[in-house]
Amino acid sequence: MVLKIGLTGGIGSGKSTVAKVFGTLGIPVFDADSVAKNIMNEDQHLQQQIQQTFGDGAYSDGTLNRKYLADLVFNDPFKLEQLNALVHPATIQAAEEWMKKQDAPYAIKEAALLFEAGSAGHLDYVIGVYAPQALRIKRVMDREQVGRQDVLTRMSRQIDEQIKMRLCDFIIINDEQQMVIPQVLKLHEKLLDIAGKEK
Ligand SMILES: CC(C)(COP(=O)(O)OP(=O)(O)OC[C@H]1O[C@@H](n2cnc3c(N)ncnc32)[C@H](O)[C@@H]1O)[C@@H](O)C(=O)NCCC(=O)NCCS
Ligand SMILES: Nc1ncnc2c1ncn2[C@@H]1O[C@H](COP(=O)(O)OP(=O)(O)OP(=O)(O)O)[C@@H](O)[C@H]1O
Repeated sequence: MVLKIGLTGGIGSGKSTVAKVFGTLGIPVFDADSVAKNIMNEDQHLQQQIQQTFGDGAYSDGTLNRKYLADLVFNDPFKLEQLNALVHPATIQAAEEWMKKQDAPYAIKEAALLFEAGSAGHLDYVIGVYAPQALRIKRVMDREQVGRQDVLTRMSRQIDEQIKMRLCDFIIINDEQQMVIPQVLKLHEKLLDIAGKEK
């Protein structure tokens, strides 16, 4: 069976950027944020549940209204829990099924909320991507044209970054001081080695 690796980090840490580097090395990557959105757009039953819980405005013309939903859930912890309870089980199951189909020494599940959603237990090792908070805020503000307060609110719904990193087996520092590609290459060699020994 494929060695299952998690890749996590708080908002703006650079998970997707790091995941792309692993992708260029031929490692399959499951992008949980995107899959969660696909499921929310395509699963009719889930769509109904989301509309019943958050109102018809959650979808426009059958497509998830991300801004509407983000404004609701990130400003109300109870609503966020309701959304997580609807979306996370299906996303975790999709990742499990995807992992079973992978034919590579190891495969990566990239997800912001591995620990928060309780899915880290399904994985063999977890890589954390670390960047200082000020840089993470700046990156997200530049990428999405959102305000600082919106980023801080979203951050406050995730576990503290220092604690998250302590829960990880490996850390990649993405602080724009240390080079990322050599760190990924080194870890790639290590994971190939572990995968070889576990066969
Ligand atoms: C509310 C939604 C529609 C907003 O969409 P939007 O395009 O603005 O954000 P996107 O999904 O790309 O997430 C960007 C970042 O926000 C943070 N974030 C997203 N969902 C959550 C959450 N449930 N709790 C805490 N932080 C979150 C993560 O750092 C994530 O990487 C969307 O985030 C969502 O459906 N979230 C619930 C499902 C979920 O938990 N997805 C993420 C991992 S499976
Ligand atoms: N080392 C880097 N140098 C310059 N820009 C970077 C670096 N790493 C990430 N970025 C930029 O910062 C932004 C956030 O990175 P990325 O989307 O990879 O983070 P993420 O952790 O996946 O974020 P989110 O949790 O919000 O989805 C992107 O615009 C990306 O291009």
